[in-house]
Parts: sequence; structure tokens; C-alpha cells
Amino acid sequence: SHVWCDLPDSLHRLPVHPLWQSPLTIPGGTRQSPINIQWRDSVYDPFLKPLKISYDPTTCLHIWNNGYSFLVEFDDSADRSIIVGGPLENQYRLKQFHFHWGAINEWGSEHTVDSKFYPAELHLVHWNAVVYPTFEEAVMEGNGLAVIGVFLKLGAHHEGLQTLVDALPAVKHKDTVIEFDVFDPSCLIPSCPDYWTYAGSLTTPPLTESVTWIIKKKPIEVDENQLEAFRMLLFTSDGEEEKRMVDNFRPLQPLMNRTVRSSFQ
Ligand SMILES: CCN[C@H]1CN(CCOC)S(=O)(=O)c2sc(S(N)(=O)=O)cc21
Ligand SMILES: [Zn+2]
Repeated sequence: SHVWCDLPDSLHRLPVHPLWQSPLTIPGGTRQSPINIQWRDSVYDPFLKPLKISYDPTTCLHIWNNGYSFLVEFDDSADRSIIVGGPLENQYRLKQFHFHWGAINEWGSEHTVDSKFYPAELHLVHWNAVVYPTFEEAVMEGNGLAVIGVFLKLGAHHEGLQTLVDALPAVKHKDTVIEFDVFDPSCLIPSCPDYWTYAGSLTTPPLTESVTWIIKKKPIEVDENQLEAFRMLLFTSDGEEEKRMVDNFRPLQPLMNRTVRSSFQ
């Protein structure tokens, strides 16, 4: 598809996974994502700080369907929506958030916990504007990005998510966008402070090893109708043969020489 033209030649010939158009392995990759988080193998680190999240809801710009997921983008021209603390040495600016989900409730998340899939996973993407002048540069650097992962489980209706769900029919097709001018994504983050953290990568091209992952231990609850709303989106543009946007998660990657730390005992 169009995305591959901007990958270096070496990546063109990689086996891509039928479920999700991402290479299965990256040559020389030692910190790829997603991974299975084996709870009993994670190591409690008492020096991990609480994660401090301060988002300004008016930095919200629009929702768009980029042909991989639907994402909500933020004005990151100043330090108005930021995270600091946790495993991070600098503060990071919110750039966008998006989701990954399955065709059915049995799978959909990118990370797993003790080999259990959740039906969906939220990623809030932040970049290190203290050290790097642009987001594009941060994407290429080991400490450039910080992504908060939140699992979604089937349960009660989620009020905050519903405002997003109500806007999805307007971005059904790839490359459609609508204005979305006030939204506070902290309503999608569990209040429980517990998280795991590890050094990883983007889970879509360019798959760069630039992400400090912060995976919340507690999932948020959403109902069946809200998950179904994700599944009515399309990978395809208006006029193309319709392909439902489902199973947009990358297969699990090897842990290799990494330790997952926990902020809790
Ligand atoms: C479909 C394209 N997705 C990526 C786009 N970006 C990277 C390239 O930009 C120039 S990004 O940094 O916004 C992220 S974060 C992310 S995940 N699933 O690991 O959280 C994937 C992407
Ligand atoms: Zn993601």
C-alpha cells in the first residue's frame, strides 16, 4: 500500500503479517514493541516516580482516519498538554492519541498481560520537546517518545469515550477528518497510578526504537456498542472496495535483553 514507498529498501522485502501490514521483524531490532508483559517477571522499581499528567483540553484539534486507526491530534506548539515524572527524565508533549482493536472481543490489544489480550488498547503519544526541536526528530531518537498504553475491557458504558464514538461516523473513510475542539484525554486514563514501563518501539512504520512505554495496570471499561463503533470504521477511502478497520495490532515481539519494571509491588 502507499505507506511502504517511504520505507528504506531493506524493509520492503520483509515478510509482512497478514493481519496487520507491519514487518514481522526489523533487522537488528533489539527493543521492538508490542511485548507480552509477564507480571511475575516484572521488577518493582522503588525509584520510579508517579506519572504527572496535565492536559489542556483546548489543545485538541481534530479527529482523523489515517488508514491505520483513528487519531485525535493536539496542538503541540507549546508545553500546554504534557506528562512528566514516571520513568521520564524530561517532560513530554502530547501529540496524538489513537487505538488498536480486534474484529471480536477475544483480541485487539497490542500488548498482552500474562498472554491475555484485551479487546482494545489506547495509545497516548508524547514527544521530548525539551531535547529535540521537532517531533519528526524525536521519533528517531531513543528517548524521543513516551507512549501511555491503556487497556480497554468490555464492561460499563464509558461516558468520556462516547463523545469520541459519536464523531466516528464522520471519519468512516481513510483520510477523512473532522474538527474536534475540546476534549480532555485524561478521562480515558485510569486513576489507579500503577504502571509497567519498558524501552520499546513504534508498533507501526517506521517502527523506530524511540518509545518509553508506560502501560497502565488497570484497564478502562467500555461497552459493546462502543467497541462496535470502532469496528465500523474503514481502512479504505471513499469509493474503494470497503475493508473494515479491525485487527490493526502488530504481532508480539521478542523481549530480548529487556526488563519490564513496575511502579507497584
Ligand atoms: C500510522 C502511523 N503511526 C505512527 C505515526 N507516528 C510516527 C511517525 O511520525 C512521523 S507517531 O509517532 O505518531 C506513532 S506512535 C505509534 S504506536 N502504535 O507505537 O503508539 C505509531 C505511530
Ligand atoms: Zn498505537
